[in-house]
Amino acid sequence: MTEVEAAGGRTIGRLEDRRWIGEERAAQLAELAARVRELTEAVVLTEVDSAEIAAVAEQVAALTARLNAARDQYPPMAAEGTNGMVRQLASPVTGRINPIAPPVTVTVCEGGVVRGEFTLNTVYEGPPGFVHGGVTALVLDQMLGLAAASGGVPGLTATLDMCYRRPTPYGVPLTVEARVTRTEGRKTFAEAHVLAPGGKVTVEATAMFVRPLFQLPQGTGASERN
Ligand SMILES: CCCCCCCCCCCC(=O)SCCNC(=O)CCNC(=O)[C@H](O)C(C)(C)COP(=O)(O)OP(=O)(O)OC[C@H]1O[C@@H](n2cnc3c(N)ncnc32)[C@H](O)[C@@H]1OP(=O)(O)O
Repeated sequence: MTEVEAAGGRTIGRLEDRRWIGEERAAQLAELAARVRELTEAVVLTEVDSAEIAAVAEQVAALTARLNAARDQYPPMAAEGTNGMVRQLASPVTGRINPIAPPVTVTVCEGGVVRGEFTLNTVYEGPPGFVHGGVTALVLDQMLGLAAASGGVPGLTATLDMCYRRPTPYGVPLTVEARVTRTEGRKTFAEAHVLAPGGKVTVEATAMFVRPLFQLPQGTGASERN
C-alpha cells in the first residue's frame, strides 16, 4: 500500500511501516485489554464512595503513564490470518488487544459466510436494556468489510444501510453473519445480520465497498480501474 493523503492533509501510515508483533506479545496485550474491559464496566456500574473514586482515578492515571513510557505512533499488526487477511489486532470490533472491541471472534466458513461471535456488556447500552444501534452498525460494517476482503474485493465502505428489526439484547451471546452478494469491478456488495439467542434476527445491513485507486497494484489498466 502506498502512502496517501487523507482529507485534511494527514498522511496515513503505510502498512509495511507498522510494527508486526508475535503471538506471545499479542496474547499478553489481549490479557491487558481484557482487564481494561472489566475496568470500563466497573467504572460505569460502580457505587463506591467519592473518596474511593478519586483514589482509583489517581491509580489509573499512574498506570496509563507507565504504558506511555514507550509508545508507537500507530497500532501494531499481526501475521496473516485466515484467507490471507492481515489481522488488525487493534480493530475496534475484532481487535483483542483493543479494550473498546467486544471483541468479535471471526470464523470464515465454507460457502463464503463470515461469522462472528460476541457478547456486549452494559457499556454498549443504547435504549435502556438494549444495545446501542451505532454499536451494531459498527460490528456489521466490520463484518461486511471482512466478507468483502475474504470473498470479493477488499475496500472502504462507500455505503452502509441498516434495518433494525427488533432491539438487540446485551449480556447474551450474539452472532453476526456476513457474505458477499456480488462484485462489479472495484465494487463489492455484501449483506449481513445480527442474530440473538434463539436465532431471531435483530439487525440487517447491506453495504457497498469500493477498492480505492491507491490500493490497486501499479500498472493496473484503465478498464480495471472502474
Ligand atoms: C488490513 C486489512 C483489513 C481487512 C478488512 C478490514 C475491514 C474493514 C471494515 C471497515 C471499513 C470501514 O470502516 S472503511 C472507513 C469508512 N469509509 C470511508 O472512509 C470511505 C471514504 N470514501 C472514500 O475514500 C471514497 O469515496 C471511496 C474509496 C469509497 C470511493 O472513492 P473512489 O475510488 O474515488 O471512487 P469513484 O471513482 O468516485 O467511484 C467508483 C465507483 O463507486 C461508486 N461510488 C463511490 N462512492 C459511492 C457512494 N458513496 N455511493 C454510491 N456509489 C459510490 C461510483 O459511482 C463509481 O461507480 P461507477 O461509476 O464505476 O459505476
